[in-house]
Amino acid sequence: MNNKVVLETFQISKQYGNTKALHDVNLKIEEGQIYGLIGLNGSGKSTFMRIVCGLISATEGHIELYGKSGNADLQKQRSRLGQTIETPALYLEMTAYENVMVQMTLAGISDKKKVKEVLRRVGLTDTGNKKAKNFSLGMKQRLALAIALITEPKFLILDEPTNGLDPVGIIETRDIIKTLAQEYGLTILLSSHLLDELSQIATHYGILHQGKLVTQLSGDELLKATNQYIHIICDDAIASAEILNAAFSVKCEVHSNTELRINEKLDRIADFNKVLVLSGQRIEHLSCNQNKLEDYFLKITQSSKYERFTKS
Ligand SMILES: Nc1ncnc2c1ncn2[C@@H]1O[C@H](COP(=O)(O)OP(=O)(O)OP(=O)(O)O)[C@@H](O)[C@H]1O
Repeated sequence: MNNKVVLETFQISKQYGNTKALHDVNLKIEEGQIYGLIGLNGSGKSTFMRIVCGLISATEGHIELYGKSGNADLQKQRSRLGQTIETPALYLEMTAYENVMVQMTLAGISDKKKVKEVLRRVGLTDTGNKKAKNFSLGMKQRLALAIALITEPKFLILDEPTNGLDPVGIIETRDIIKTLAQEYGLTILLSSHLLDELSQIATHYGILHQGKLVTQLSGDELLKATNQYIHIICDDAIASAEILNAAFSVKCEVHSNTELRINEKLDRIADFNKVLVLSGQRIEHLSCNQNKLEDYFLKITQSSKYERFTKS
């Protein structure tokens, strides 16, 4: 299936004085993807996102948004884009509702229903009279996201959306991002310096290292490259494989009478467990071998041969 290309960049480079922040970045994002841009601090993630949003310009190269390039067309396409890189400052003495209302009025939109709708999408419906100054960091970030959703963007750009959040905030933010992609059909580009963190939400990945896009890969390719799998030991591996295949359409590798592995849908591990138990299987062991992500990231970024992945 050929999905629509939302963003494609061609040999994007950015020079800040003596610092070359980006080198010839060729990156492609298709409709419906949650594209995780991963890189260490200073690898160029924010610079790349700012160029896409039109907040700064590239020194060399060009970008296409929804197949359009050239300044005038790009600016038009950017109306489909929402971002939390440069959001308006929150009014700390106001509630979530009032903050969204003010920004909506400034954007020339008058629709009370929509205020409630964007707050619902980011899980801020129940904050009542609480002022923004009393919000947690996660709530403030979600409020900024609600404001970004006012114009009903089709493509969202989020710079390190889970950075600095506590574990509950991280899970809430992840769920909101997944829902925006899955239920509302948004394409999302987000960044992180932790591959493990990104792997909880992203469907596709781009690894940026010292301003170069070292590699791009899909979630399945990442699973293969890092040899991640769910490991199950149970009474009857063949019966369990059949149960899981029927319930989730997953392919299981049966390794012995009692042992099987699953190389896909790792985020469904709890559901696999539930269905097997409800089907009468006795599970002796169930684990997810997921600890190789950061090793993979280090291997890729530290390899002196990483240039082979880039187009010169
Ligand atoms: N306005 C600027 N002027 C000069 N150098 C800059 C500017 N913005 C970024 N840089 C430099 O460009 C490089 C890439 O920075 P960038 O902020 O894009 O990386 P990043 O991956 O987003 O890092 P972080 O996660 O720390 O934000 C760094 O060396 C940074 O110091």
